[in-house]
Amino acid sequence: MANQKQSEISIAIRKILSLLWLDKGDITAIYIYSIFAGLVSLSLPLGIQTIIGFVQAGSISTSIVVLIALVLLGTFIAGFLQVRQLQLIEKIEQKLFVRYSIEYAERLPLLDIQKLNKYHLPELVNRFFDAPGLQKSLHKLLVDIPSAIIQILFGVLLLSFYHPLFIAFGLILLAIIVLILRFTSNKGFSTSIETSDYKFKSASWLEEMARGVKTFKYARHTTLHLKKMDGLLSRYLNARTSHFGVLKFQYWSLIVFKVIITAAMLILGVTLLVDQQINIGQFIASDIVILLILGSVEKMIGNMDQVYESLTAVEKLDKVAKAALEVSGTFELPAKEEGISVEMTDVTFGYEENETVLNNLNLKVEPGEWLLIHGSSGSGKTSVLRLLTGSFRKRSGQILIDGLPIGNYDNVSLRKQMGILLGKQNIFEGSILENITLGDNQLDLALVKKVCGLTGLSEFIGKTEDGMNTILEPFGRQLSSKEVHQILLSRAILLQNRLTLMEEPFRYLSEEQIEGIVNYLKETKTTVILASEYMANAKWCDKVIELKQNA
Ligand SMILES: Nc1ncnc2c1ncn2[C@@H]1O[C@H](COP(=O)(O)OP(=O)(O)OP(=O)(O)O)[C@@H](O)[C@H]1O
Repeated sequence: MANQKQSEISIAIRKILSLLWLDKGDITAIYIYSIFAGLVSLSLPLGIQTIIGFVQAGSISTSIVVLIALVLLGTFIAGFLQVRQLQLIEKIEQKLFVRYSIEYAERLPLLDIQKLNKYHLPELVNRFFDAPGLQKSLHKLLVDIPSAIIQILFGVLLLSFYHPLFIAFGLILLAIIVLILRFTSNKGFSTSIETSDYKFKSASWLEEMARGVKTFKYARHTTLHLKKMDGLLSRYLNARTSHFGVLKFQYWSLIVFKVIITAAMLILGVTLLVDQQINIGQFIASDIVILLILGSVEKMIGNMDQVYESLTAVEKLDKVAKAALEVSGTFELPAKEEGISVEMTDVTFGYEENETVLNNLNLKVEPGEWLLIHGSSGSGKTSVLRLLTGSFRKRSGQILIDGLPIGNYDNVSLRKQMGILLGKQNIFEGSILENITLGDNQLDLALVKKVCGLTGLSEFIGKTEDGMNTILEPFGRQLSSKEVHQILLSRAILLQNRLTLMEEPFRYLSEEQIEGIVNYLKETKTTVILASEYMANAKWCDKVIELKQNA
């Protein structure tokens, strides 16, 4: 278990390092600035030591003025270097946000939905909100902690010049820091992950409530929403308290450590001073350096929560950024003005390991033919259509498209030749035109209008003020079910497709409208696979297959 936790944290560290590696140029510059800032900040104790030396020797002269000016210049340069660091960090933060945004946008449509079937994608995407958190802790991660480490190293190095005994101080200091981190980091990381898990679960429940707000509004006397929230909150608070326990232990170790080191240094410094092994100037300077070192150690330990947060954030962001993409073949399905043939042989498929939705299914459709898949709700009609989109690959049996296994085709080229209308597709926030054409500006507007006429959507468009440019709300909230269906149907039949997969396409339409659409599709010569509960649709089709529930 300890080893497993160890590997989890080392994997997370590797992930964050490879993320930072992308900005190695900027990060190197930050560290060069850190080294210079660390060196320059030492000008303060060294300058003071020399000034005291001058004062003690009674030689107040212009050289003191020069020295003071040098100390001030050192302080200014250290500040200047810090501003440069800030600029670079800002640049990296911006790039980080852009990188995750693009990665999420690019990957979402390519995700393997069969592997992610158990997840609710909109909820999974909440992990994106860890990107701003990661941005915020970048400063600590890239500047505060490394400069603290550099200051500790330089400080110990400088002290060793005063007396070799200070070298022992340096080594003890490093050993204690390493021990504190070694004994606490695994627990710190696992409790941080657990806290974050419950954070997302709580957010997810709130979203679920918001989605179904009417259910909770109309259900009188229910306290289920609060009970669920309460359960999640108590688990969140337990995880968070246990995480804080780790941080508290680190802070306590720091306090004890500070007391011991301060005592040891004062005793050592005073003894060396009394034995005249160091002078008063060196004594004061060494104390300033020790204070600087202690300050840096404090900064380092105090920022550990940010380290855990960043490691956790990268881990969570990767739930989408590194989620499995669907596998694709390489063969391009050629674009032709004719339908494609589809053949399924002994196809057995289920969403879960031990579940069978389709059992030894066989079907064959020739180019341009129309097939009706008829069956009651739950018999697996949608599942057949889903398999033909190439999205669900884990199944047994063979699916041939134009004589070649479906897995051999490049997914994009395959879907380019398909018109797809599945029941669970949605309207997205955007104009009616965007929802139909999916942003394809090359499309002939006259064709879009013709298709809207066929599906009956033009009637609705005619009533709107902005016509095709009317902005639709998420899920098409302001639309009736019929209007949503008409938009999705227009989207599915708009282009010249070689295969058209449609689930209950003629719902809400008049006989005349159905006839118009059937004739339009027949002209395009597309092969059509139509899934429906209604046998009446058989009259448009050449073949019918019957699906039985759990056949
Ligand atoms: N994403 C999924 N994950 C797990 N099980 C699923 C999923 N989608 C469908 N199922 C299950 O597969 C079976 C077949 O569902 P499918 O949607 O293919 O049937 P259908 O005939 O199209 O039903 P309907 O006409 O109501 O849409 C059902 O028992 C359903 O519970």
